[in-house]
Amino acid sequence: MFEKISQHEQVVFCNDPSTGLKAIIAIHNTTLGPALGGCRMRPYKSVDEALEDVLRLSKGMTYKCAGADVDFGGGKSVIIGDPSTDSTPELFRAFGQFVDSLNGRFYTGTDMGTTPDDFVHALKETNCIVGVPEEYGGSGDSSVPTAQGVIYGLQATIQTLEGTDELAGKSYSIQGLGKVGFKVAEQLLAAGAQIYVTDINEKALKLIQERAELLPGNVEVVEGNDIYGVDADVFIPCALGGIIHDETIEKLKVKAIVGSANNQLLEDKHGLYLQQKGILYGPDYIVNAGGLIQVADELYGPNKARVLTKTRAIYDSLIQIYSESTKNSISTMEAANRFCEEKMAARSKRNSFFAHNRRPKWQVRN
Ligand SMILES: NC(=O)C1=CN([C@@H]2O[C@H](COP(=O)(O)OP(=O)(O)OC[C@H]3O[C@@H](n4cnc5c(N)ncnc54)[C@H](O)[C@@H]3O)[C@@H](O)[C@H]2O)C=CC1
Ligand SMILES: O=C(O)CCC(=O)C(=O)O
Repeated sequence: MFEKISQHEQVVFCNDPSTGLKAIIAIHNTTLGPALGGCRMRPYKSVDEALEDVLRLSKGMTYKCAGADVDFGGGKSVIIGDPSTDSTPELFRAFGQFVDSLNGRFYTGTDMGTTPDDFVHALKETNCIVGVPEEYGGSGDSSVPTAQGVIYGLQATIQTLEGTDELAGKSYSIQGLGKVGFKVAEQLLAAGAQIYVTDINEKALKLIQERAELLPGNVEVVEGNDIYGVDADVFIPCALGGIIHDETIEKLKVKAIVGSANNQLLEDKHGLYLQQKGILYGPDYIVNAGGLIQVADELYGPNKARVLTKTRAIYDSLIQIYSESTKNSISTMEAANRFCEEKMAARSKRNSFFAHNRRPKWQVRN
């Protein structure tokens, strides 16, 4: 076990038989501040699968926080369960108690399979919750800035490829029409783009077709894994991670990949394979930082305009990372890792006195 978690500071297994809660909280690195990261709920097939997911996701958060210039470290949590049948107020209150037991070392909110309302229940047990609805003092749904960040990422990518920020007149294949993917799809349709979409949720597919009837763009539904072979300009993964691997790279016909899904590359080497195939990859933890930027910004009280301005930095970061990748002949993922590690090294000097026992000065709740 210690070998598995060797890169992490702390991993907490949470068990509450009366509510059925089985959760894992992973704190990767708190050099820049207390750990921050959402909570994913999935019917994981095994505890090992859940552990592997939370370890990868929390490490990604350390890089995401450094890249987005927020004063938090990397953490994440997973709940083993089916969101459609196992999400109960009691389960989220029990989860909140475990979060509180970490005494400010870990802040959490929504991710795949959980909603802001779930965390209203957790909030009864701990102040270490972010992204609750505005009527509860939070900044609301973090998928709004995440989707906006994906749009900025698409513009930076098209700028790098073609010297224009124009999203119209291009085609996009989107995997996953959930909280983030649906909003990205709507914006692309509003820009008049051609989109190809897939989701395991029939309702989401029907809904986007209805939206397309009212917007200038066009939508075509694609079956499951056929999304990888679509002849579009950009592939936008907005569902699960680990989907870029030998087999899918073989099928891809796109010029670029830019999406919100965390940990899109199955292994680091796949970033290199994409580069060798001439596909420009927008590193996920740079592209999808909008939600993190919003929840971290709750420190100053909710303010949507400020969050959108900060989210715009994703555009500039990506342009810089693409340029460093070309200059140094390294993959964009390697360039993004260096970009974040340099920021972390510089800021860790400033934060070296951080005592880990003081909570940030949240103005939302105290
Ligand atoms: N919500 C946020 O603000 C952020 C989300 N992300 C990441 O973005 C991704 C999407 O997040 P959300 O939209 O919040 O999640 P969500 O749970 O609202 O949506 C995910 C969608 O993907 C679909 N899906 C699941 N498996 C699929 C498959 N095999 N093929 C096609 N569709 C499939 C689901 O039916 C659902 O519609 C996740 O990887 C998440 O970790 C990253 C940063 C922030
Ligand atoms: O949206 C959140 O609550 C925190 C950010 C996060 O977990 C993520 O960016 O994956």
